[in-house]
Amino acid sequence: MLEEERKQIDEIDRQLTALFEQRLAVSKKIATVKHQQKMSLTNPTRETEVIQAQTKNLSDQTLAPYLTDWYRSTMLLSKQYQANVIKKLRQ
Ligand SMILES: O=C(O)C(=O)C[C@]1(C(=O)O)C=C[C@@H](O)C=C1
Repeated sequence: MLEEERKQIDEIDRQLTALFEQRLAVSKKIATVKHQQKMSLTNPTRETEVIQAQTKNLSDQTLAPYLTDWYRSTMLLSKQYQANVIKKLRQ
C-alpha cells in the first residue's frame, strides 16, 4: 500500500534537492554581490515578482496559496543562507 506513490515522492524529492542546491548556489553568488555593493539582503519587489511569475506557471490555480507559502519559505531560507555567507565574508 502506497509504495508506488512513495517511490514517486522519493524521485520528486531527489530532483527538488538537486534544484535546492542549485538555487542556493546562485543565492550565494547574489550574496557576494550584495556584500560588495552594500545592498540590502531583502528585495521585496523581487520576491513579489517571483511569486507572481511562478503562480502563473501553475496549471491548478487552487494551489496558488500553497505555492506562495512555499516560495516565501524558500526565499526566507535563501536570505538566511545569504546572511551566513555575508557574515563569513566580513570575517
Ligand atoms: O534576487 C535577489 O536579490 C536574491 O537575493 C534572491 C532572492 C531569492 O531567493 O529568490 C532572495 C532574497 C531577496 O529578497 C529576493 C530574492
